[in-house]
Amino acid sequence: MKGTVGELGEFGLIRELTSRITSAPAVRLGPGDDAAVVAAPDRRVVATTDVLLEGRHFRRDWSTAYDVGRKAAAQNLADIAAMGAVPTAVLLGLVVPAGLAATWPVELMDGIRDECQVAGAGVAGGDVVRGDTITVSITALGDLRGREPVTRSGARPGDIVAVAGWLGWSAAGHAVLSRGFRSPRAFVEAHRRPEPPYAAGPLAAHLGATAMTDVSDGLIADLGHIAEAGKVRINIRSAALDVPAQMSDIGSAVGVDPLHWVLTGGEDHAIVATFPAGTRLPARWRVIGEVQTVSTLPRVTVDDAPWDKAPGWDHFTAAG
Ligand SMILES: Nc1ncnc2c1ncn2[C@@H]1O[C@H](COP(=O)(O)OP(=O)(O)O)[C@@H](O)[C@H]1O
Ligand SMILES: Cc1ncc(C[n+]2csc(CCOP(=O)(O)OP(=O)(O)O)c2C)c(N)n1
Ligand SMILES: [Mg+2]
Ligand SMILES: [Mg+2]
Ligand SMILES: [Mg+2]
Repeated sequence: MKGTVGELGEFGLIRELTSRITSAPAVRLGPGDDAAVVAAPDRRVVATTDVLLEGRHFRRDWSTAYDVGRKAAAQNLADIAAMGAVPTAVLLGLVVPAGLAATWPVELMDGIRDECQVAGAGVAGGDVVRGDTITVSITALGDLRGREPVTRSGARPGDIVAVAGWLGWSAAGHAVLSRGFRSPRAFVEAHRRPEPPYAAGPLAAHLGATAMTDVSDGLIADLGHIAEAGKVRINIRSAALDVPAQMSDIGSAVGVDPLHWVLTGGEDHAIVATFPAGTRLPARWRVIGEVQTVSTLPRVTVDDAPWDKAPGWDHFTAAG
């Protein structure tokens, strides 16, 4: 496809975007009308939204438009899974400059469509607006299939803490890219295209998870929300965390303790949950700690000691 977004015009762009999407079971009426119609068999709708901004969430010299689409969808779909729900549909709000090559939003849409397909959802609609900074705003919907949502607030002292998915990979990839490198590829790819374990969310709900969240900001930060909401304390056992040898190699090369990436790196969208002690968990879940009663210690400890560095990403602090 030749030309810019400006040359296509608003409705030309919408036509190009919507021609790329494929059908999905829950999307009964998709793009083309004033609103979409999405099936909600449970009669309750799970809804979430996350905004991604060029320069803050992605860089065009680090990630292709397709990668950004996969990541923007994944970030939202993971939030649906982290409630114990099954993703059904997403809506895309897109801000782009007129001079942007038209291939960029079109490839972004291909990425969103493909990530949605992985999670079983479809694109139901969206909006396009001209603006100076590329902004990708996604709203995702999901269905609880008759189960209660797993909130952040149900953790009880004695529960175990377990994680499914990757931790620290995206942060290690980000460290590599920030220093101008493009390899090791596995970590750079993990940063460009996270792979949330979507099915682990509803499965955890089925297995009786007491609290759950996805790790978007960092394990310590996100477990902090669970500890706060449940009025409990959480201890992470660092020996239980997986620090791959190649991650250690990157750490040595750039002078960072790789455990730091595993404990505080976000954007892998692993799913972390608490379960009653004795719950039998499938192999993809790794037990990494336990829930305790509040004491004078901080909400989240690592090996029973306070963590005095930043717990993860915060958009309004120096780390962010
Ligand atoms: N601008 C906002 N208006 C209303 N609710 C918000 C806003 N920003 C964040 N929230 C809510 O605060 C909670 C925490 O947000 P956030 O940290 O972004 O969650 P997540 O990491 O799962 O995306 C969510 O329930 C979210 O809906
Ligand atoms: C160019 C660039 N700089 C820094 C980062 C790192 N980063 C950006 S946002 C973020 C945390 C997750 O994003 P947020 O908007 O907080 O999503 P949410 O927690 O709401 O899901 C991280 C680790 C990045 N991905 N790209
Ligand atoms: Mg958010
Ligand atoms: Mg979340
Ligand atoms: Mg965040």
